[in-house]
Amino acid sequence: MNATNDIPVYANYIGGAWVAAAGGATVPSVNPANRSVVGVVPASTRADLDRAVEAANEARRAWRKLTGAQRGTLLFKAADLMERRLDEIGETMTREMGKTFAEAKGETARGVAILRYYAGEGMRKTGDVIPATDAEALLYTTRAPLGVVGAITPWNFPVAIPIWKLAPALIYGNCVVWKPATDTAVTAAKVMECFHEAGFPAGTIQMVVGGGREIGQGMAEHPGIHGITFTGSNAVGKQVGAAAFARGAKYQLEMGGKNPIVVAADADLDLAVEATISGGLRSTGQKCTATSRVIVVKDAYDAFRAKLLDKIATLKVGDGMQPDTWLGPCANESQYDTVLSYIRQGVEEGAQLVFGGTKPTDEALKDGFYVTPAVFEGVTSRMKIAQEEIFGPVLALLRAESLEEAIELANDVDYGLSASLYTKNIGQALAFVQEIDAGLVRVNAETAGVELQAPFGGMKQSSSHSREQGQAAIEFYTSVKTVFLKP
Ligand SMILES: NC(=O)C1=CN([C@@H]2O[C@H](COP(=O)(O)OP(=O)(O)OC[C@H]3O[C@@H](n4cnc5c(N)ncnc54)[C@H](OP(=O)(O)O)[C@@H]3O)[C@@H](O)[C@H]2O)C=CC1
Ligand SMILES: O=C(O)CCC(=O)C(=O)O
Repeated sequence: MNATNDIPVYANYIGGAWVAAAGGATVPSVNPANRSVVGVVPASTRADLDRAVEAANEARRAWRKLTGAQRGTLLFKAADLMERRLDEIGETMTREMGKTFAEAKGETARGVAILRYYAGEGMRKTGDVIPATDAEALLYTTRAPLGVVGAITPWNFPVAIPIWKLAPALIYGNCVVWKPATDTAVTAAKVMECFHEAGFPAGTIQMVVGGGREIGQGMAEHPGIHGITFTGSNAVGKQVGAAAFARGAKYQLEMGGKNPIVVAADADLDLAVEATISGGLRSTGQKCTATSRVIVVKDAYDAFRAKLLDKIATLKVGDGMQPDTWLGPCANESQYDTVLSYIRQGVEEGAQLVFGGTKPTDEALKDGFYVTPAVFEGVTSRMKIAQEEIFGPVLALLRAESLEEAIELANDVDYGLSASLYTKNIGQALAFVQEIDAGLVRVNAETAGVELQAPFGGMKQSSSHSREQGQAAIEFYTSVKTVFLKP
């Protein structure tokens, strides 16, 4: 990192060294709370990507030859380094994408835990012994790394998502080329510094910062990259998947959600309100697992609505670095415009905006991408605000005649990432688990909140049907070899 006029300048990380983009171009990373510049980051080109892919391919044979335990030692070191820099990395995240400092520190701590989890995976079994038809033969499975993995990551979880891709890729013997979201490239550089200081061999992991079309698409098309893991929008994910498929590379896509919370007539309404607010509005609604549709069975509707509106009115919107802020700004201007445009569309479609959805009047917030949390009611399933991922602090209330109808409404979208039910009835809970189209089903818990040791991924259009995290990650980052061995 260098500094020009006190604004820090960051570089790519290729072949174990920090290097500026070959063309020298840079872009500012902007604080969404006030539009100040947090740092200047590279605007790389395909020449930079080629260098990174070459470095990874040069390193990969030596890296795969290490034992899992040796690779794990380095991941443990990176975890310790990141833990020591928790506050600094958390603050950078808040300044780059707006989530509150408490949430940002929590996410960084989660990154540390993920690193330690996968460091331990280096000591666990990677195959099975299977009875062979020949009594003298040994029939078993083992796993081979893919080679070079390309990771394309978004800005909404700038530490946790990259780490839940990088850590399993590395522990199972792959080298990595990582393209972080440009919006959070300063946070990414700090994560990368932890890997650098941990002493990973040169070429094991590279970070190339640049635009999605240039570097992201370039990675999907690059013959030197053997597997691509992506988290982001559906439109881009499908392009990435198509490009990888066209050249026979493995790919994994985690994309959007339109996640419902269903409130049954017998639900504990205080808990359901808390879960709706936390699941829907934390991180300013910018989680793929965020609650976006609130489907309430009619007998509970009025009481739930009243409690929800009371509670939402207490949430303080502001700069995520202020200790009393509950809801930070949208992460960038384009996201802000998208959210405001969905709020306008909701009104035009005939839903009633019963709370928020406006720019705050506080003079101190005038330069930031702030919007007050919005609640719509009278929403029907065909409306855009009930179908499309908004990725902002917008809740759509739908009223259902029965739990059966609530589940039908919950399933009436193209997505299937996460879903939650509030009920005290075990029978209803089991029926929900069985009927709901979602990769992550939560009963009496909010829609967001992923456990790092469990598989995570969606059904329908939310993913490429693969799973990340936990032991499930091994399925993407390795290929199974079936071995028949006879003396
Ligand atoms: N599932 C999730 O967790 C996320 C969902 N989203 C959804 O996507 C919407 C738009 O957000 P946005 O940031 O634009 O999401 P994108 O899908 O555009 O960005 C995600 C990542 O993909 C990169 N990228 C962008 N274009 C391409 C491309 N053509 N080929 C390969 N990679 C590319 C981005 O790079 P760069 O940023 O440098 O352009 C970033 O690293 C949000 O409103 C939300 O609905 C967004 C983020 C996360
Ligand atoms: O809910 C979470 O903790 C993770 C959400 C997530 O993966 C995402 O928003 O991309």
